[in-house]
Amino acid sequence: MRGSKQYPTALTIAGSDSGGGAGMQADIKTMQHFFVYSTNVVVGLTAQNTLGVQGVYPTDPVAIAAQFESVMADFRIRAAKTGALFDAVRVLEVARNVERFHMKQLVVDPVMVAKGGASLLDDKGVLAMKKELLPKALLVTPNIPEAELLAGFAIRTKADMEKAARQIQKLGVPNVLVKGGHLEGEDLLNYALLGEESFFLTGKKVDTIRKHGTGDTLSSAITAMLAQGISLKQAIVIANDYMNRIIDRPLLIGEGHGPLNQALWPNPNQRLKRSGQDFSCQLIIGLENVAFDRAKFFALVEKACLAGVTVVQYREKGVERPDFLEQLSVAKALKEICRKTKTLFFIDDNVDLAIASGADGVHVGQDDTSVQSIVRRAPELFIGLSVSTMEEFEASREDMPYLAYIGVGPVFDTTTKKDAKPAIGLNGLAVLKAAATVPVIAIGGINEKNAKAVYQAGADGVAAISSITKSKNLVKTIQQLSQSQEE
Ligand SMILES: Cc1ncc(COP(=O)(O)OP(=O)(O)O)c(N)n1
Ligand SMILES: Cc1ncsc1CCOP(=O)(O)O
Ligand SMILES: [Mg+2]
Repeated sequence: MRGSKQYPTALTIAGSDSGGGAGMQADIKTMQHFFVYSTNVVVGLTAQNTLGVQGVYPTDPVAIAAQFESVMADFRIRAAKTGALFDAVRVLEVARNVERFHMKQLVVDPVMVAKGGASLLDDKGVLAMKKELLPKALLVTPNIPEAELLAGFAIRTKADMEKAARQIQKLGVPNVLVKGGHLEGEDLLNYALLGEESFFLTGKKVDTIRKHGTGDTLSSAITAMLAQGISLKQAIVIANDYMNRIIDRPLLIGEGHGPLNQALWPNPNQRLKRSGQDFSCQLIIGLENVAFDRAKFFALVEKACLAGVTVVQYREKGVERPDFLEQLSVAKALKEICRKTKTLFFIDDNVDLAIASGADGVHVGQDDTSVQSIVRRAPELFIGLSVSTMEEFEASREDMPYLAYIGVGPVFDTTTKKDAKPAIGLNGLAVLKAAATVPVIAIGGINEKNAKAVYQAGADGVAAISSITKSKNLVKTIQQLSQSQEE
């Protein structure tokens, strides 16, 4: 019982696809993939395969209500989503239960037509959805034909998508994600209208019919992340990125509209790449460290990579730090530089950003996201953990097998980190090195002059902000910070 209350749990209210590619089956696979437990209210059965829908069998409303009752009596549902609801009777029954159980985080995927053309919501069902269900939802995720029906006009352009989203918002749903996959053109654009804020997201257009269950997968990924406590905006950005990664690598199953492979990313096998990685010379940097001068920022990072830093860690602190989307675009650009120069790329603190940007790893402090929850959510990420004292080391002992390294410090006084703990000195570093079973990366006030002593105290590597960002001779500084200089 306790476990069910703690593990993030969501509910999918949808139709079953006997072919396993779309509907509730896609929802369950996606949620599982995002480490969210999925409960289910089956609103109807479809006899279906990749070639089409051979039969539709809506569930008795009494059975729908009974399933809600059972689920809500036992589980703490943090977010829910709807899929195929078939007709007005089922839409109204679902809306009644959503109201009854005060479901606030509801994502409505207004499924109307299956990939092969079969109707999954009749006309009265559309009306009932507009009137009774959408006003109770947090987000609705129509594709173009669905958005046209909800908004009441044809959509041909980006401007039409924006207009349609605003029109749909007037139905009482505060957030709208219009999926642009059905529009003509080389690029696929999705449009998010979140309250007053809006933005386009780029999708990947693929020329294949093997993408059955795309809408279910996207809306389930968003729902799963809401259940994890992630904000709606971040959930949408990450889910969009997830779709772009899996959309062109479907499972080769069936003769027709084949299914996606929801389990494709993240790929746990990447963990195997861990052995032999070099975490030893780390540049930690954010825009604030270069007075928000972007040109300088990217030039410095590239030069540092070419000069021999082995890890770049993107770290934004302070009140002026950019919002998530801007950090994401900076992170993606940094990742490109790192790929080009064969440098590892880490993100400080923000696991969502690390996942969305495709970083190699994330560095967390003692009070940040726990190591275990990162392992559950993003098993492909390398993890670095800050350790300042033996007490912190003892408290983190069980996490050690999951870590790429520990960041130990501050070794010396530093003014760069406002909330830094007291300096532990070279002795403190040596004590922690003696206990450590993973590489020790020293941090805090490390520069060209003291690096040698830091290595002599046992450090396997160093991480630095100011001595690199303020260096007058970057190549020389990095040479002096690198252990190879000692050998
Ligand atoms: C390599 C490395 N070591 C330590 C830190 C500090 O991380 P944290 O304790 O989470 O403090 P903030 O960086 O969030 O201020 C680090 N980032 N990298
Ligand atoms: C992020 C961090 N964590 C411990 S000390 C520190 C700041 C390191 O900056 P600098 O290298 O300029 O002392
Ligand atoms: Mg931190």
